[in-house]
Amino acid sequence: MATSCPSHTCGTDAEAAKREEAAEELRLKEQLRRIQHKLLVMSGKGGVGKSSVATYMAFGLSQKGYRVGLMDADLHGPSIPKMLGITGMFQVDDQKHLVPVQVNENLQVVSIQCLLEDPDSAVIWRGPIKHGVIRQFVSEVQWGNLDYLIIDCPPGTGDEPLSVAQIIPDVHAVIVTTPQEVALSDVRKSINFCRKAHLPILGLVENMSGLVCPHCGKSVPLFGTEGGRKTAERMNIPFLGSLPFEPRVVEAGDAGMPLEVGSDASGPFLESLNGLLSEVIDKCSPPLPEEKTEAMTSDVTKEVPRMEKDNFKVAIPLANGMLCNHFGHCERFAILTVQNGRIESREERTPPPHEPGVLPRWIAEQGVNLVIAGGMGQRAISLFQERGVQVLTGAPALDPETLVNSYLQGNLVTGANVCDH
Ligand SMILES: Nc1ncnc2c1ncn2[C@@H]1O[C@H](COP(=O)(O)OP(=O)(O)OP(=O)(O)O)[C@@H](O)[C@H]1O
Repeated sequence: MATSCPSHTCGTDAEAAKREEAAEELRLKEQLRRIQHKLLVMSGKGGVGKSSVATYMAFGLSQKGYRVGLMDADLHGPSIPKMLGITGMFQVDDQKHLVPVQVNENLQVVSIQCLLEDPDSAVIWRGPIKHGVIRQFVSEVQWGNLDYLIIDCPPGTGDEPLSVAQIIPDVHAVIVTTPQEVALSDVRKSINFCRKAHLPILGLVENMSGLVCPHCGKSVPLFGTEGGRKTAERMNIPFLGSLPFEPRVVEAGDAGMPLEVGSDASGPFLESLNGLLSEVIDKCSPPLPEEKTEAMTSDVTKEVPRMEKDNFKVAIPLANGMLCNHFGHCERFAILTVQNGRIESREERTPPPHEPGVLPRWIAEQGVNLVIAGGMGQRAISLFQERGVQVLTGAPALDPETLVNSYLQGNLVTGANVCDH
């Protein structure tokens, strides 16, 4: 058995680190595969009610029967635990995974606040640490299967929304604003941020759009009218709806007891919230608005076809012991023999020099039935198909055993074929 080098200078440790990184990548993809819709709630400006909107979206969807996770990614100013009346610390399970706080049967919450021994202590972290924490909030938390993961980010276009966009390739943004021009100018920045970060926008929510007078029922435009809707039209993004200012929302937030969203929901805020939730559910029903670029879609996971027999051979192109993304230019191939649904043996073979059409023929001659690859040109795929060899593209750059075992267990997650030929 290989032992770790105490000097940390030889390849053993580097390889172990690489394997750990690859396993972590696989864990992240597997977690994301189990979450259907991921929504990042953001705002250009502070205090517009972004955390309230995130909380009510999550709480409301959970009350409608959806399985919802709410992730508080506002690491410096987490307010979700307060709004939901969550106190105390998180539990950790035997596998050292964080167990989210269960708010009701369908709603689970994760916030940095629940990791702080002193609730008033300040978190002083720079970007890379925050990126790591957000990544762990996705991959190391026992979310289980979710219909929606709602992520609350701090205001502005800083590290946190960028990290979320990088870690969760199929996340969609919900942008919250109030109707006055000073908030709307920041919203335009948020929209442009999303476009630059290739983060598709589900739509815009206008919060505190007016105060409904409890005496005469007329709406008093606290911050002007219709600014959100007009901005959405001008910037060509969907408008999801507006939520009025209602003093009960402040009281409920301070008391940690959100207003109940149900079919008998009463009051201007809850009535508008119901409309907003319907719009969100509608927009999330497949397919989500396609604003994605090629680069984004390359990370979208897809169904993996299964082999019909228990005994077969798998070929994987290699570079430095891991799957090589460029099929035609790999150094070697790992060929693994599967018998009775288990890896029986593994060998490595050097292919003949690269020439068009040579590799598919050579691989088929090795008795291979399945190729697991990153990117591959369409011509090579066709040549394999002609020889009865199945091809699976878009697999992650992991070691062959991890890939084949994941394939056998039915949890290999693949993205798009990223070949640029
Ligand atoms: N529609 C509403 N009606 C009444 N009060 C509201 C409404 N939306 C938000 N609030 C209140 O406004 C205050 C600020 O809201 P919230 O904390 O959600 O804003 P935020 O944009 O997340 O702030 P931050 O910039 O600190 O992250 C809270 O007291 C909240 O209860």
